[in-house]
Amino acid sequence: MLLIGIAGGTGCGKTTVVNKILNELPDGEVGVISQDSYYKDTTHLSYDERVSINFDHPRSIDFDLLTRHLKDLKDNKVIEQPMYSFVKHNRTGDTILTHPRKVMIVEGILILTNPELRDLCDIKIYVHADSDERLIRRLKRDIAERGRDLDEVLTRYQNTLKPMHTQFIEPTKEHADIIIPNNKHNIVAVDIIKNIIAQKL
Ligand SMILES: Nc1ncnc2c1ncn2[C@@H]1O[C@H](COP(=O)(O)OP(=O)(O)O)[C@@H](O)[C@H]1O
Ligand SMILES: Nc1ccn([C@@H]2O[C@H](COP(=O)(O)O)[C@@H](O)[C@H]2O)c(=O)n1
Repeated sequence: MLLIGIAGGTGCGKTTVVNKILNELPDGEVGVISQDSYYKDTTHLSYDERVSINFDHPRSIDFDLLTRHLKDLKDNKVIEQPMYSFVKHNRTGDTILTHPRKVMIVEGILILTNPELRDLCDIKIYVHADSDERLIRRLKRDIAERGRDLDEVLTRYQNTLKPMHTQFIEPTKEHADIIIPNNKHNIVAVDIIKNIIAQKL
């Protein structure tokens, strides 16, 4: 199995890049694991306590479960990937049966912060977009798709997202094999990754 890790700050376009890669490859050949599915289970907390979690700090992620699942997939085992709700700020309780594929992509803001996870990745990619561009995209997306309003996004941006990005996420660029500039849609970079995957398939 070829494991590709795709990191980069919120709104840089990780999910969009992954979808573009998937769209043009044969159905079912490439699997995706989202770091968001591995936010720690917070069922024991009240809704108000969950809202105040710092979701941009590495400790918010259940890296033990994530790395265990990636190792299982590498060992050709099926896993039950948790499902996550950005509206409830918690796992939904449902899981998606995820089968091992010749190529698996794991994507998320913090995946290159974890040394064990980095070592599991055969190719490490960092998607870069400027912070103003990312904030604009995040505002539009979170209001349209994640049940947020202007005040929620800006408050989270100032209080946790921006400082965590500077402290934990941006520095992981140095671990990347490939950095994709993504202020604009980068068709050439997506084509290069698609070709690497097509060779493996
Ligand atoms: N290169 C790009 N140019 C303009 N908008 C983009 C670009 N890449 C992604 N977007 C948009 O920005 C928003 C966030 O992108 P997304 O792929 O969800 O980012 P991430 O997964 O890194 O948080 C989405 O609404 C997406 O359509
Ligand atoms: N309940 C949550 C959990 C996470 N977030 C934010 O999601 C961002 C990571 O996801 P991307 O798709 O944008 O990479 C991260 O910046 C968290 O702040 C959230 O708002 N609510």
